[in-house]
Amino acid sequence: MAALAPPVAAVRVAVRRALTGLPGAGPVLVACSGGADSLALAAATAFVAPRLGRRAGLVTVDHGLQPGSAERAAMVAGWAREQGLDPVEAVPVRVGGRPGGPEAAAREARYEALVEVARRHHAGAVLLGHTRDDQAETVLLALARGAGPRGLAGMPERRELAGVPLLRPLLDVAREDTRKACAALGLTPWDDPHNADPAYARSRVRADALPALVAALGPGVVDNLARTARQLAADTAALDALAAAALAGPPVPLPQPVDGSPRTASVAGDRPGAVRPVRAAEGGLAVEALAGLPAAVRTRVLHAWARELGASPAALSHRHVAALDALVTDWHGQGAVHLPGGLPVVRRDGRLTT
Ligand SMILES: Nc1ncnc2c1ncn2[C@@H]1O[C@H](COP(=O)(O)OP(=O)(O)OP(=O)(O)O)[C@@H](O)[C@H]1O
Repeated sequence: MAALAPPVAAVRVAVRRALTGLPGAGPVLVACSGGADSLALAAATAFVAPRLGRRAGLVTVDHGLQPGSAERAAMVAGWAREQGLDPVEAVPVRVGGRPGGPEAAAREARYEALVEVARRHHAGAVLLGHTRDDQAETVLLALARGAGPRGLAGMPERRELAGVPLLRPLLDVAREDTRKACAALGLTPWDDPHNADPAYARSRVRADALPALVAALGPGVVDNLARTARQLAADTAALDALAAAALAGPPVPLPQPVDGSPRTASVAGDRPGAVRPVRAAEGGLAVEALAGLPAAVRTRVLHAWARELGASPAALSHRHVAALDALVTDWHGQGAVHLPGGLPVVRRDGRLTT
């Protein structure tokens, strides 16, 4: 028997890791464009899932943006059925008439379709083919636009969209290995011309910026960027959990001056590692409790609270959060902070409130 090519093994190991212990009994669905990454992912899933007692299927979305896209989607679906994947769906979507650029519109339409198919089949997860190189590109783009730790944490290995778990099993696998895996398996991937189109910042990072960094700093750069993302994802999750705990705590009474010194607004902040609750009994957030939090936790509390008030996450920028923070830490009687959507937040009687 011929030895298993190492890239094929690497992709299978990554898929096995992602599927082991996955809750639920429904099938896993590979989101497959026909490109090398998601084709290698689909082949590996077709092999691994049944051995773990899981059904595996495939969804390919036809954005209808290029001539021949329907035929390509049909080919991907036909190949998937030959691999024993089931269910298999080729889903045409309408990209036009959505807000934002064509790339964002296509992505939105694609995720809508993936979620719809996954829900209809009670799927345990949708698997996406992003690789370590995609992650490194994401981190570099985030760094360049000053995105902060959340952006530098890159794409998560797992997230939920409308109740559907989205998994990225290949974030530790090099793109080169997905190509090699396809070659070793005799698969011919489709090359999306958009990926090489210099009109897109990601394409320029892929073609120019990342290779220049590798040339200047060595081949470890891609792996290092992806590792930085993992570390920041862990830190960010811990800080988010502290912020959530502060918001989940019992409402606190506002402080009354005792002997001229304000007493603490906290009722549960004295255990090591515990965060002080920040909700004011009168509504809104208690300024003094907020001021007692480390800045990294406080800004997350303010971000989460602003979202709770209805600010859209896409429109909520670090400037809004900094302005809310200034109501706490740099108070000089300034006026309302207007959140996206126009909602004003003011500081009044020791509280941030609407
Ligand atoms: N036409 C498609 N049909 C099904 N799945 C797709 C399609 N295009 C992309 N995908 C899935 O999305 C993954 C990432 O693809 P790509 O990098 O082109 O998308 P992206 O727009 O960067 O995605 P994201 O919004 O998740 O960053 C692919 O590996 C595949 O799993």
